[in-house]
Amino acid sequence: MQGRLIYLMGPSGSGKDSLLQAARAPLEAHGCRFARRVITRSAESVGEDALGVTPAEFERLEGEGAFALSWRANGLAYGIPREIDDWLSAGQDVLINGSRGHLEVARQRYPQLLAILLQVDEAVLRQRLLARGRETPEQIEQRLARSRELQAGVASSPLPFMGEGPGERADQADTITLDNSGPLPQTVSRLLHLLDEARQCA
Ligand SMILES: Nc1ncnc2c1ncn2[C@@H]1O[C@H](COP(=O)(O)OP(=O)(O)OP(=O)(O)O)[C@@H](O)[C@H]1O
Ligand SMILES: O=P(O)(O)OC[C@H]1O[C@H](OP(=O)(O)O)[C@H](O)[C@@H]1O
Repeated sequence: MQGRLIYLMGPSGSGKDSLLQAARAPLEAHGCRFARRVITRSAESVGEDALGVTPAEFERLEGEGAFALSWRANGLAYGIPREIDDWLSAGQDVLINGSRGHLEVARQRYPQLLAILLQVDEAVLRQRLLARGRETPEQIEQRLARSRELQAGVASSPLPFMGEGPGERADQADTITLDNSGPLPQTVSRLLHLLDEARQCA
């Protein structure tokens, strides 16, 4: 049986990378795989363990079909390596750090995709982004503006309601909202719980 793609998305600074890191060991213990992204960002920059490439290298890789999914946002290009298709074909579930702006394309390619939207209040987001210090204050404001625009799009999507559990809300078919305004360990246990309920990585 084909594995399922679990597509974690949310505003810059909402904690996608922190959550993926913290949940990695327990989920891998249940057979879940994690994709390492390719990003046109220098390898030294703070954050996830991504492969940093130049824009020219990215274009070449993309042209060669090296990516299962790729998108542009925040002045950068992002790629998810094609090897995730081998993992999915082998029946393994795969977690990726996705983009809200690319969700519909990803859904077309992976109709069974489970989307998880991580959310945090804007004031907390700004604080976390400033404290992380990876972007300039101007870039941070641009990221917050992008989040407001994309949030308006997600909120107006007329898809059916699924149900809710503590700290999570299903806004549309196969999109679950997970709040990360509180302590990270709480969000980790909610993620594990909801994946267990959805019978992913179980
Ligand atoms: N629950 C939390 N409580 C306090 N701080 C948190 C929490 N979750 C994440 N953070 C902090 O917030 C900052 C942003 O988190 P992180 O880099 O994981 O976000 P992200 O969604 O991956 O952002 P981006 O999309 O820009 O890479 C980090 O400095 C991280 O340590
Ligand atoms: O705004 P949207 O489309 O959701 O996401 C755009 C991209 O920005 C963030 O990356 P990072 O902050 O550069 O690590 C996300 O991880 C995503 O890949």
